[in-house]
Amino acid sequence: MKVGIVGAGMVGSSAGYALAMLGIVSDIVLVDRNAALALAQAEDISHAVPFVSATTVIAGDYADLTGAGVVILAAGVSQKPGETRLELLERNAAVFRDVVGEVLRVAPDAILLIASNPVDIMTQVATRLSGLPPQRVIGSGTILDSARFRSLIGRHLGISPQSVHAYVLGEHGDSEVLGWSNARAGSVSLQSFAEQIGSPLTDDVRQSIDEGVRNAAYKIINGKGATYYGIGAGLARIVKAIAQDQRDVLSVSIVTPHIVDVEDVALSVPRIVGADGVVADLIPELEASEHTALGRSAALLKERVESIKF
Ligand SMILES: NC(=O)C1=CN([C@@H]2O[C@H](COP(=O)(O)OP(=O)(O)OC[C@H]3O[C@@H](n4cnc5c(N)ncnc54)[C@H](O)[C@@H]3O)[C@@H](O)[C@H]2O)C=CC1
Ligand SMILES: CC(=O)C(=O)O
Repeated sequence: MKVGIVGAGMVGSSAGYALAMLGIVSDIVLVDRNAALALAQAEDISHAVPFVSATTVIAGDYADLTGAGVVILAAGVSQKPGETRLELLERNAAVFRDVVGEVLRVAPDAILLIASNPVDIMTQVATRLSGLPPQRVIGSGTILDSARFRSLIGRHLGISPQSVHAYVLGEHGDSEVLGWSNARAGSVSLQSFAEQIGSPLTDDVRQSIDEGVRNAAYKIINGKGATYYGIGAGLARIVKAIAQDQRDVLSVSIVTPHIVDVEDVALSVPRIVGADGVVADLIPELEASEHTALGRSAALLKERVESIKF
C-alpha cells in the first residue's frame, strides 16, 4: 500500500518514520508546501529504512499521491506553549479547505487519516469537505490519550501497557473522559486487580493519572515545543489496522450520528478499524458521571464545529 502524508513537519515526519520502521507499507510520499522540508524529511527517513525494511520513502507533489490507500493529513499549525488545541481551529480549517480537494483529486479512493488539531473538529471539517462516508475519514482522536492512560496505569500496577485495556473517550482535548469503569488489567477489572496486588486506585492515584493524561501535551510542549513521537506511532498503528485489515479496537474519531444526546459530532469511542476504515463502534457502558462527562464533551465539540463556516 502507498501512504501519503500531507504536512511533513514534526507529526507527519514522525508518522513516516514510525511507518518505515514497521515496514508494513510499500511506499510513503511526503507532501508539504515547504518542498525543501518534505525532501529533507524523506531523505532522512529513507536512510533509516535499510536497517529494518524496504519501504520506499519519497517527497512529492499531490500528483504523487495517486493510488494511495491512506493519506495522513498533518498539515497546519500546532500549539504554542499555553495554547489549547481548539485555538488552532480557524487557521487549520483554512489549510484543509486547500488540502482536502487536492488530495481527493488524485486519490479519490484513499482513506483520510486526520492528525491536525483540533483533531475531532478537523475530522468533521474533512468529512464535510470531502463528501466521503464518515467511516473513511478517521481522526486519530484519543488514540494517543488512550496510550498515555494505559502507560500510566501500567506503571502504577507494574504491568505492560499492552496488557492494560483502557480507553479515553470524547474530545482529544481538555474535555476528554477517562474510561475508568471499563478499564481492565488482562481480563480483570482494574479496581479488583489493583486491590489484589496491594496497589489500590485511590482518589489521589486516579487524580494523578487523570492529570498526567489530560495535561501530557501541555507539559511536553512546554519542555520541547511539540509532541510527535507518540502521535507518530499512533498514526502508524491506525495505518497498520487498515493496511492489514486487522479489525483492531482503537479509540479513533469519526462523525458519529448519535452519542449521549448529541447528533452528528466527531469524537472518539473504541471502534473497529480495518481495510474499509471504521467497520463498527463499541459504545461502552459507562458510569453515570462518565456518561455525563461524555455528553458534555460531545456538546462542546458540536458547538465549536457549528461556529465555523466550511
Ligand atoms: N492528533 C494528535 O494527537 C496530535 C496532533 N498534532 C497536530 O498536528 C499538526 C501538525 O503538528 P506539527 O507537525 O508539530 O507542526 P509543524 O509545524 O512541525 O508541521 C506542520 C507542517 O504543515 C505544513 N503546511 C502548512 N500548511 C500547509 C498546506 N496548506 N499544505 C501543505 N502543507 C502545509 C507546514 O509547512 C509544516 O511543515 C498540528 O495541528 C498539531 O497540533 C500534534 C500532536 C498530536
Ligand atoms: C499536541 C497534542 O494534541 C497532543 O500531544 O496530545
